[in-house]
Amino acid sequence: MRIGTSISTKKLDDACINEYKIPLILMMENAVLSAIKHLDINLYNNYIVVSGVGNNGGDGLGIARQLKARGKEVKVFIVGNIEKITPCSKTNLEILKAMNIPYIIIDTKDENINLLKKLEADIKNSHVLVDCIFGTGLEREIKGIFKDVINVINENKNLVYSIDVPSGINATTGEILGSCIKADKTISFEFYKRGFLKYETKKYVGNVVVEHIGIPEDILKKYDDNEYITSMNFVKDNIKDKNKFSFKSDFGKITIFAGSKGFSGAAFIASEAAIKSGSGLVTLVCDEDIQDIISSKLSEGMTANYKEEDRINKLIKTSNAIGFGCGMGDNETTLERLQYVLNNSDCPVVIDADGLNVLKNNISILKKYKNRIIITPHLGEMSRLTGKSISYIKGNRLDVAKEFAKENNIIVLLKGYETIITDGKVTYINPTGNSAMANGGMGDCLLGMITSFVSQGIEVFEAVICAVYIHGYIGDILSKKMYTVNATHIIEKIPSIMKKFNIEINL
Ligand SMILES: NC(=O)C1=CN([C@@H]2O[C@H](COP(=O)(O)OP(=O)(O)OC[C@H]3O[C@@H](n4cnc5c(N)ncnc54)[C@H](OP(=O)(O)O)[C@@H]3O)[C@@H](O)[C@H]2O)[C@H](O)CC1
Ligand SMILES: [K+]
Repeated sequence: MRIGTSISTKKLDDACINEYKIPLILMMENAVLSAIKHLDINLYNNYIVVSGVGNNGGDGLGIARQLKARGKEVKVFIVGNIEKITPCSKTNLEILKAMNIPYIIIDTKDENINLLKKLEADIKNSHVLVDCIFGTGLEREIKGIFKDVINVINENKNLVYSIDVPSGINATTGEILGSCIKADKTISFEFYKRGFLKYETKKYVGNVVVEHIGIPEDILKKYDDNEYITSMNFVKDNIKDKNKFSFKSDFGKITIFAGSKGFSGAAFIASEAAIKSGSGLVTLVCDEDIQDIISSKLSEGMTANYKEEDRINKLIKTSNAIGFGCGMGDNETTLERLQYVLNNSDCPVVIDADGLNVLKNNISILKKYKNRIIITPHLGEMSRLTGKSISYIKGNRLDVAKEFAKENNIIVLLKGYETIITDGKVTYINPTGNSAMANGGMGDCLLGMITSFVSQGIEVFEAVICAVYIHGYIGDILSKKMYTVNATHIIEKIPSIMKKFNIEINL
């Protein structure tokens, strides 16, 4: 699923009109019919549509007509300076008039207390309010009557469905412009809006559905921002096809550097996750004093300790992928080990936890190994790496991750609600995963899965995207029946869920 901004929406509109001669009113009607599908007309009878005077408002007027045509009770409020109504909205308004659908104009010029009271009363007697005040055209602070209307809706709401965006959000940045509708559902057109990715907008957008409105695919491709939400089909396609042509001898040999005294669990989890994800040969390199404990648990994996220099050297040189960092300690030795691994290997290296901590004052290391490094920071680690505050990163996750990836020629996986995976040019947002998974060991499990997927002959970027998706997908399934989902629960399920994804692992 594509992610887009107000700018992309405008570009698409212009291209449809100018290059394909598709009139805007036609796209508006497509938008209207797409929205109708999600208004739960089988469940409810009384609707209120609150429109602005832009094209988002025009969508609303069309929706009111289509609801009426389906036998629903509909009341329409139009808020704004009616003299400024856009041509397509005007066309829809003329049809409403002809169909005798009641509408009330809450004009910016008038004294509107009574009309606000009327709106409040009508909301109380309705089932669903359809919010079409502002869409992608909103970029400045909301004041006056618009703010009053939004407050009346939020204070008296039963069910609110927002069209394209909840009125009050800047679709591009996610900024709340003074006041904003709190939607139960947002029916968005063509793109998942970039602004919805901001944490602060979650309480306004409700459930988001994205609907196509008939924009030709080549126009979509031409103005693509290269930002997507990962879909299940993406995962199925990428994993299945690549593995058909892989050979047992070629793929799946990995080395994981993890663990230290008191942190043997991290090493075990990362290695076990890699084994269960299908790597043919997994060797864990760890401190000697925890090697025996882990060996006894890791029945399908091998272990080595740092004294076995020749063996480690050989492992690094012959691995298809290396995972590095979980539970190793934030110290000089870890930094030296990371540099040794990077200097002596030529495969992808996935770096997490202490591997990232030791990089914070040594960022220049990343640039030396073009297109070979994948980092998997959470917000705190990203803050230490970039020197930017957590709150800044939270508000600008996509841009921070993209810039850092581009600058250092690496893949960045920024963890969190809707994890971001980017190589700086193309970006995927992961839709799976949930708060039941927020506990120790989950990151180690993800490192093991990513390292394993990367080792199996899938393109590196795609492998990371698929691993993150499946990791969260398993968590989503388990969380339906479990209050807390731990890494060991995820690991147990990896083989059966991968089977479900039709993955052919020829190892
Ligand atoms: N390709 C598509 O996806 C299509 C989407 N459609 C729908 O169209 C809207 C975008 O419509 P647009 O007319 O560009 O913009 P809006 O309707 O969102 O808003 C413009 C009106 O709002 C006024 N405005 C803006 N900011 C404020 C504010 N802070 N306070 C008060 N009024 C404001 C603006 O007034 P101006 O004074 O700035 O002119 C306009 O009156 C998109 O979201 C979809 O819903 C089409 O249906 C089809 C194609
Ligand atoms: K809206």
